[in-house]
Amino acid sequence: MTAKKTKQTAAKALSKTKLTAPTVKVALLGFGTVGSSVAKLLSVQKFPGIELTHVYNRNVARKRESEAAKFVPKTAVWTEDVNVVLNSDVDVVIELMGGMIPAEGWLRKAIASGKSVVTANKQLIAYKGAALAKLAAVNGVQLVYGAAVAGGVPVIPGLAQGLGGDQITRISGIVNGTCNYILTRMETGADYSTVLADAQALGYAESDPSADVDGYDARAKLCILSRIAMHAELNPDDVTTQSIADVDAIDFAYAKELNCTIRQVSSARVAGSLIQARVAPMLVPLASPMAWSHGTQNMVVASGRFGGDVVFSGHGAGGEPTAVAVVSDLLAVAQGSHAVQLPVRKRNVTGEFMASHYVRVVVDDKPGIVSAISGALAKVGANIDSILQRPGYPKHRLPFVVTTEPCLTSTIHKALASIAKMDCMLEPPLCLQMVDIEDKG
Ligand SMILES: NC(=O)C1=CN([C@@H]2O[C@H](COP(=O)(O)OP(=O)(O)OC[C@H]3O[C@@H](n4cnc5c(N)ncnc54)[C@H](OP(=O)(O)O)[C@@H]3O)[C@@H](O)[C@H]2O)C=CC1
Ligand SMILES: N[C@@H](CC=O)C(=O)O
Repeated sequence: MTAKKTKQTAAKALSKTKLTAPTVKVALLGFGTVGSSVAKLLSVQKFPGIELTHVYNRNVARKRESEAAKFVPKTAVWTEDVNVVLNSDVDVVIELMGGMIPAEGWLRKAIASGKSVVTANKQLIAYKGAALAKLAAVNGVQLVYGAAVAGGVPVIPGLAQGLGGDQITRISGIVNGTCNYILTRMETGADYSTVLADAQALGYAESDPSADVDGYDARAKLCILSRIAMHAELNPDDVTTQSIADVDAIDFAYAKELNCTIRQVSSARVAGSLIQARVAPMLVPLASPMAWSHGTQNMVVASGRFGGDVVFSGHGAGGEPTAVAVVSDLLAVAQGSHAVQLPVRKRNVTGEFMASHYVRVVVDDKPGIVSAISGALAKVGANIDSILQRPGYPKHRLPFVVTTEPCLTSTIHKALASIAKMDCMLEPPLCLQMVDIEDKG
């Protein structure tokens, strides 16, 4: 499309919003944790010129009878036929169902029929955001997704509008509220499965919580942030992830001895023509702001070449915090404001980091184990920094820890492969990257 045509299309979209649609009609696709909270915020705050006209959900009768239904205007249409929404005169479709299918197809139809889209769907935006944004531009409508990263923390508009003038070289931090909730409760002795169940009941977790604990949710968010902040389009499947499910209570005890705690850290940084990116539970120093993020709090540090570090922090999950981001996007669309867009290019990803590592093994104790482990590390050129062994564990199931001086991820993995094969090992060794306080991951 020519620049002139783009300008005309944008002007048309703006005039449509401002002149021919004094009331912006809004449809919700999905009336779950976030969808019902959006209805609540719209009902409680009564923003002028915004009208919720449609609510779509499968088996909609259940939703209509729910407590949250009282926030939906009496005049609104409840439907379980999405075409009622897609063929209606709504101006903005808010998608809060999640998942790739059928969301992608329905949003394409909505955009093609001239409706702007607000979504919190990180998987969809991580994988298809660039294509959907192109489609929205061609159709002269908007696609906004401020709630897709860090829930109620305005990191997406902050990076796009607030830091668009800098050259961001690194993004790192905590972007999954469920994992942070689980890890910070484990820190004070709670059990993994109990806290995961609590996170689900409180509406923080994804419908399949393995998306949270195995790192796929954070990976999608990291890719979205990389696109906006570093103008780097990454394939989410290329970003390595490590589950938090293997972190045990004993790891918090050992981490504490090292003046650290454990957080799921997401990190992406420019490394020449590549982007170094990874999502994993890591040891973070107690003095790091990441260690101070508790519960569903998220924290993102953007490091700029000209402006230095900027920190975004707040609640990254939960119905109401997320609904704040959705409603803020809706208001921006309704008022015709446009996000800063800069050219993006595809970048390859590497999972190689130079870092110290924490390796926890559980062994059936016998003489020579420490020497065998140090031998495996020495063979790949990894230097031991410390060995920790807490008293009081049975010798037939003894957990102990070795930490290394900085080495490459691939180097430590080579050593782990041979350590895992030792016949004294009762379970696969757990290896966690250690965040340097100076380095922020
Ligand atoms: N919860 C949170 O803290 C945050 C969530 N998000 C994102 O917001 C979106 C919504 O999340 P959340 O509200 O928590 O999820 P919920 O599961 O609570 O709500 C999703 C709603 O959409 C409905 N739905 C899902 N798929 C379909 C479908 N194919 N057809 C019809 N209805 C469907 C569900 O119906 P049913 O009840 O039958 O399952 C449910 O009512 C997701 O993309 C999520 O990743 C983003 C930031 C934070
Ligand atoms: N499941 C997600 C919800 C918000 O994106 C999380 O826990 O962060």
